[in-house]
Amino acid sequence: MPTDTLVAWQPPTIAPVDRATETALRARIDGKAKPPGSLGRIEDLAVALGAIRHPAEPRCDNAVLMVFAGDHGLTAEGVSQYPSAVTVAMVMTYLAGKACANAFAAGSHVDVRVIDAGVAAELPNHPDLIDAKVRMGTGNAAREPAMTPDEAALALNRGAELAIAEIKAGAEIIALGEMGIGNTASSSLLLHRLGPAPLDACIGVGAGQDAPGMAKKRAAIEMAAARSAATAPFEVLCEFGGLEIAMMAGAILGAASQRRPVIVDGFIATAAALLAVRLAPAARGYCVFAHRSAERGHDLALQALEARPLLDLELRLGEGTGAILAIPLLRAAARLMTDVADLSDVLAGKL
Ligand SMILES: O=C(O)c1ccc[n+]([C@@H]2O[C@H](COP(=O)([O-])O)[C@@H](O)[C@H]2O)c1
Ligand SMILES: Cc1cc2nc[nH]c2cc1C
Repeated sequence: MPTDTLVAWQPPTIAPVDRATETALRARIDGKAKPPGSLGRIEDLAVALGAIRHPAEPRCDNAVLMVFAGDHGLTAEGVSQYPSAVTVAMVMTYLAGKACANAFAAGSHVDVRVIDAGVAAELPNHPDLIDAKVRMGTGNAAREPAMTPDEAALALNRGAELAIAEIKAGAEIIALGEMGIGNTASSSLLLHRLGPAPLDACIGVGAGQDAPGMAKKRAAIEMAAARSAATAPFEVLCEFGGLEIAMMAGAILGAASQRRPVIVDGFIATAAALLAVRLAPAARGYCVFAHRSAERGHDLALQALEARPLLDLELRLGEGTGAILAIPLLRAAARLMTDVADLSDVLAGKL
């Protein structure tokens, strides 16, 4: 890989979350009309959101789900139970408003954006589809790099630009989702190198691989790992992909640069968060982890990020479904800070 490109790509400037404000935020929450600590982890979430936005008040009413879609050359090795064609078919389903992500989003008043990061098909023009395609799917990482350094930089930058544009248009919180047949294999390789974590412990059934399929998936992932010894985060992305993962990592960096929280979904979104945090450690403070996925390896990814997820519902769908389910919790935490009276006023009969 040409080192000049490595030097050329830089993450956006991210201010570390101001931990010094946390004591004051905790005291403010302790003074609310409730016994101190009685809202448990919602109080921790309120402190985290308050610190992210300080001195502004935390607000999470305007939420946007960004679903990044991309294909993976690794599918040629049989890593997934499903063919790549399911990626484009699901993109069309999001655009028709008929996927699980749409249903959950509608229930929680969350806007959905669908982003073509690298689907291996020409997509029709559609008012709700953002064309950010870098290429028609990644290279087969078992045999060649998933993408060039220029493609990786483009995907990261486009993800950041898209998240920043959403924030400038009024989004107070960004939820991340993805769709990409084969992307759990790519995520396993990212986790293995960036966690780091033992390769076998990073591999799971994905969208539902059977036993013979798991043997193919393991062999392909081992082949990819043997092909490249990369451990530097940008190089690991180039070697193992994917485009939607790169764009999600970019979106995290972009939102963090605007001091806005990002809700991270399951295994693949967490691999993207790991990539973002290894590229720019200050991004970690802006990530809220929605749920513990049933996918093997997700716990290791969460541990690598010292993250405790909000929910544990045995989900393993992706497409941002877990992130959407966590949004009411973030909204409640933000409103605890902004809408709840002080106990001192209650006891003084001021209400
Ligand atoms: O979010 C998760 O934890 C998750 C776990 C397993 C599978 N998925 C979804 O399933 C697809 C990837 O599975 P696979 O087996 O094709 O690698 C991709 O579209 C993901 O959104 C998602
Ligand atoms: C049907 C289907 C829907 C999905 N949504 C996210 N990943 C998916 C994988 C499959 C296979």
